[in-house]
Amino acid sequence: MTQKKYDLIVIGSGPAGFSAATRAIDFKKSVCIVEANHLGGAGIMNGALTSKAMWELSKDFDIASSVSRGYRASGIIANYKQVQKTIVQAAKQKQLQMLSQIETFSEATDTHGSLCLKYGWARFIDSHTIEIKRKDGIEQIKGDNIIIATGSRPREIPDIEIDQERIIDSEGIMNLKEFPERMIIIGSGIIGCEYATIFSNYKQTEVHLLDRQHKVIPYEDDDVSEFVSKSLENNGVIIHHTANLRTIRKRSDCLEVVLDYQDGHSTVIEVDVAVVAVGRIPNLDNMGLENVNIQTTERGYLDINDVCATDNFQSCNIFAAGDVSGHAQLYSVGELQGRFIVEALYGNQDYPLDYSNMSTLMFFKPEVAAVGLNEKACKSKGIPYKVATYSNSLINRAVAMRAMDGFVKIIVSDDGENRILGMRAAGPQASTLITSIAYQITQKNTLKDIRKNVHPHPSISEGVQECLRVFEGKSIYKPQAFPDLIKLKSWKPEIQG
Ligand SMILES: Cc1cc2nc3c(=O)[nH]c(=O)nc-3n(C[C@H](O)[C@H](O)[C@H](O)COP(=O)(O)OP(=O)(O)OC[C@H]3O[C@@H](n4cnc5c(N)ncnc54)[C@H](O)[C@@H]3O)c2cc1C
Ligand SMILES: NC(=O)c1ccc[n+]([C@@H]2O[C@H](COP(=O)([O-])OP(=O)(O)OC[C@H]3O[C@@H](n4cnc5c(N)ncnc54)[C@H](O)[C@@H]3O)[C@@H](O)[C@H]2O)c1
Repeated sequence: MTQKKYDLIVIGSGPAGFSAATRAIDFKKSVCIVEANHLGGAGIMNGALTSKAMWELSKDFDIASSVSRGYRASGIIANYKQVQKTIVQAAKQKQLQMLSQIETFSEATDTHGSLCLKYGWARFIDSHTIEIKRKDGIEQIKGDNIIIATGSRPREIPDIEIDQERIIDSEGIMNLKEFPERMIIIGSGIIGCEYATIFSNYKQTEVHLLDRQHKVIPYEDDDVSEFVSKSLENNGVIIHHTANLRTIRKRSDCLEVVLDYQDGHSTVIEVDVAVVAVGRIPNLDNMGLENVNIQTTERGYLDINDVCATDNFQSCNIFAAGDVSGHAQLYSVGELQGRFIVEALYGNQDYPLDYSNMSTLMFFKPEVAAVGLNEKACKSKGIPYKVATYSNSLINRAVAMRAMDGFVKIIVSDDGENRILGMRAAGPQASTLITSIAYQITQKNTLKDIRKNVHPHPSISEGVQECLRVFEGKSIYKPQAFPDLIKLKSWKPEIQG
């Protein structure tokens, strides 16, 4: 069997794999991407792009059907098939852009390297050989370096069979034939809360959300969780706090869901569709990792070091990026790692990988964004901090938009330096706002460094400016006058003694 040889083989065409592959052509390398399923991975299909397309469409529908904005649209209906068609168009458009780039670089030239895409299941034969299995046969290719960017898939709940028709996970959303009349979402993390927002925005579905911990998005601070819970409930979502799923019984005309609550009582509800969203697990099965002696961590992720290598950088040729790496499962983290590996291999990588400024955007109603440390993280690390919260109700642009639900919450160190440690923002444009503070975190800036920044008026970003001014007692509106809308507090670890 002849084996074509590449400088770099990338397994998986999601954000991690594709970004690594495209960065490698900048270094004139020959790259082969192997993809088992959808081009673009969960970054495009059944994931980030499709869910965001659906969120945007549902938001438009929600606004169009609202009655508080000086107009009233009549006869407005949403058709699931049409919504799906638009989402598929969005995904296809991105895939065609990816393919166009791959085709453009199919031949190497003097100025750049080459890209080749092979469909099939990749498996290690040895540390330089990959077997690609397809329905029509098997091929082997060789690579000097190999990046594992195989992503993740939905975690299952024991004894609950996902049929992708009535009991689905995020991969089954596109299989639905119509808006279900009743739906339960199991798991109140980001995916659960995003789909609860989307389906409640369309107002065609009675949405139940199972929250086993009394806290949606449980890794965030209590005030953020409570804000999201309240927003979901205001949008019509029925949240079952402290409920555990006992079983789902399939009846001919419905699903019977049995919920056990922490206080000992149980409830049975009827729904048409159940969506399981209880986290994601890495895609590492049947990849021949045993043939290259690669270890996984206790949680099942690849054991990589601070340059994403599976062993000592000098002697290692196998790297990992994206959801398989055990870091935050975010599009931008995959891209950061994929590009970093390639720059470390072929360029002059002179800065370490830094995850501290990675923002998470949560597509709820309103949107929520997070970057850096929150109060919980500061407390667990024993970092003294001050935290200021400033409500969007006081921001003219939000008032003008008639969209005052939301806030800016900033954390700075309480060590005399006032270093910017993190921000949480909720409200319109929160996803755009967050990058300004992410930048301050990257620069390790303090309140003093950013005091001179002036934010334009009228902008939602004035909330950031005012929130920062609260720390120094300089905000235009004062906490004394608006104690519910402007807050400042501090925390220090207790001194043991
Ligand atoms: C519903 C949903 C919404 C999301 N929304 C957001 C969001 O708004 N923002 C955000 O930052 N993140 C979001 N994410 C997370 C984001 O999609 C992932 O973090 C990101 O896609 C991970 O990229 P990756 O390249 O590591 O893996 P993936 O995107 O999962 O791609 C991995 C690819 O590898 C392929 N593969 C697996 N095994 C093999 C093999 N053996 N051989 C060949 N190919 C293989 C897979 O088919 C897949 O195409 C969302 C995820 C989901 C599920
Ligand atoms: N906008 C975004 O950035 C975005 C959007 C979607 C997904 N993602 C990524 O995808 C990943 C996966 O999302 P996710 O929401 O599936 O996971 P998650 O880890 O965010 O949330 C999982 C939730 O399920 C709950 N849970 C776990 N087991 C359960 C059980 N047996 N019964 C009931 N509840 C249970 C957990 O308590 C948690 O609340 C996230 O980590 C996130 O990084 C990001």
